[in-house]
Amino acid sequence: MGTEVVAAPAAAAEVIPAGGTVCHAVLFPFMSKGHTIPILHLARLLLRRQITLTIFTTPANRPFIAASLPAGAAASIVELPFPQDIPEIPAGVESTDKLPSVDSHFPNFALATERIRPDFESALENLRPRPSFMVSDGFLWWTQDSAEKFGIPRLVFYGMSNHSGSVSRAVAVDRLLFGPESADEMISVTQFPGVRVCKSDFDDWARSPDPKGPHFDFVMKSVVASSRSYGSVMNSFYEFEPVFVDHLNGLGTQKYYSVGPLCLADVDDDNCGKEAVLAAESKPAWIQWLDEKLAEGKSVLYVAFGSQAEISEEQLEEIACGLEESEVDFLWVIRKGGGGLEERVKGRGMVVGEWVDQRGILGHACVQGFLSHCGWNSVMESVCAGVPMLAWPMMAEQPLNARMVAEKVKMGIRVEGSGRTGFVQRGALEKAVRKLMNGVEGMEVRRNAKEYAEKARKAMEEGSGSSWKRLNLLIHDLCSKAKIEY
Ligand SMILES: O=c1ccn([C@@H]2O[C@H](COP(=O)(O)OP(=O)(O)O[C@H]3O[C@H](CO)[C@@H](O)[C@H](O)[C@H]3O)[C@@H](O)[C@H]2O)c(=O)[nH]1
Repeated sequence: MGTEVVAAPAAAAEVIPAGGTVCHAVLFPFMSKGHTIPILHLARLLLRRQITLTIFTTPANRPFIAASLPAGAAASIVELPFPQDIPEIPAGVESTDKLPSVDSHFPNFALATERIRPDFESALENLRPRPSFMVSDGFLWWTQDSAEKFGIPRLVFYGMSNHSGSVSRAVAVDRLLFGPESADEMISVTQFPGVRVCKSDFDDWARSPDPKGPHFDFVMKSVVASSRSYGSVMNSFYEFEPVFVDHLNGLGTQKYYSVGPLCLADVDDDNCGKEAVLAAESKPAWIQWLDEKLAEGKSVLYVAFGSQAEISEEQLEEIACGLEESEVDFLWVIRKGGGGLEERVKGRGMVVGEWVDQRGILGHACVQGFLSHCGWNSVMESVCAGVPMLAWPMMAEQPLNARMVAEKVKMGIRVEGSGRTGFVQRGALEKAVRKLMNGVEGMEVRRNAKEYAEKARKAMEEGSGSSWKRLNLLIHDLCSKAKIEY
């Protein structure tokens, strides 16, 4: 276990609550990029409010976290050893994007994190000033036991929407998934008039009347621990999903704080989310390529499926053909596979196999569409950039996010045939791309995306924004609590 002090906490003008102690928050992100990135954005917001932070992580994840914090931040990073000898997980893998297969290995990986608990608790015990509250990922369910042991209020962070949380809960409580025979039959969600889902929107364990297995065990541990927590932090904003924000708060069980879009936390510090003003020679090749497209007066479709999607070689080939046949210029970020595609699509498209600054790309003036798996961060980042989406969900809660994007807020178009188990034909992709980039429907969803971008900006506005006020409330609620009884 090691502590790296990024900057002495005392360097900040500290928040001194009524009780006279410094407001000190503990953050513990899950070891997955899609979960860590938004918590680091939350860290920026808390630092700006003069909250002292201690961020827990594991050795291989520390560099990413350290690099994401603003220079001179009043934050300490504490490294805890990652468990060794996890069945089927290669040594040295400490992040889900490095797993050979997220589908097969996720439960073992996630369940093993409980072995971090003893080290976490020794560190918590010695932490000074005493933490006022903890924000830990919902997937680190065992941190609830640690929080209870030390009387620290815990806020859960899943990084998902109020919509997916509300709808998943409603279909489970009302047992809506056990009626239909077919996976694609539409089901009305009785608690939310107008909302319809189908069985294939949900994971296998949720569709079984008698679920079992490691994935289900893991989900149950997370859900039960979350139900005992003080509340939840949501990466969303009221104006985007008011019905669902009100629903969760109306349950009266916990407090839900929608304090996002968290990606906007970067804007003031380092110009992220806007087109970066960089000298040409320091720009990555793909930004230079976008600049060229802009100069030629072209619009570009950005294609990316998050940090962990698994796509078969056959499907990658079909995507390449669909994109080529659409005759639209595209920038495609691929995580795994796709050998030889760079050469194939040269001219019209660019394929990148590296980690990119996604928010920078979405903020580039020539990017006019985003073909996405609808991970919630990608949805929020697209909203903030005012870029409409082509929704192609693949796993987890992404099918629900795709419904939100295409059916509820209407800032995107669903790719026909896409889904948890679907295979998208090149013709369906070509049609969807043309619709978004050149069609009337595309104009409509583009207009909606731009309206939501403005609402998102307003939600985060200092003093008046709904998310700004909600974060104030969170700090007010938790920085004045000396200790809570669980
Ligand atoms: O080269 C890259 C690739 C990704 N990203 C960023 O990585 C994050 C990816 O997050 P997301 O779009 O949510 O995708 P996943 O990584 O797939 O997210 C997981 O976590 C999300 C939040 O819980 C869930 O909504 C998803 O279903 C789940 O797959 C985003 O901030 C991207 O901007 C980059 O900056 N550069």
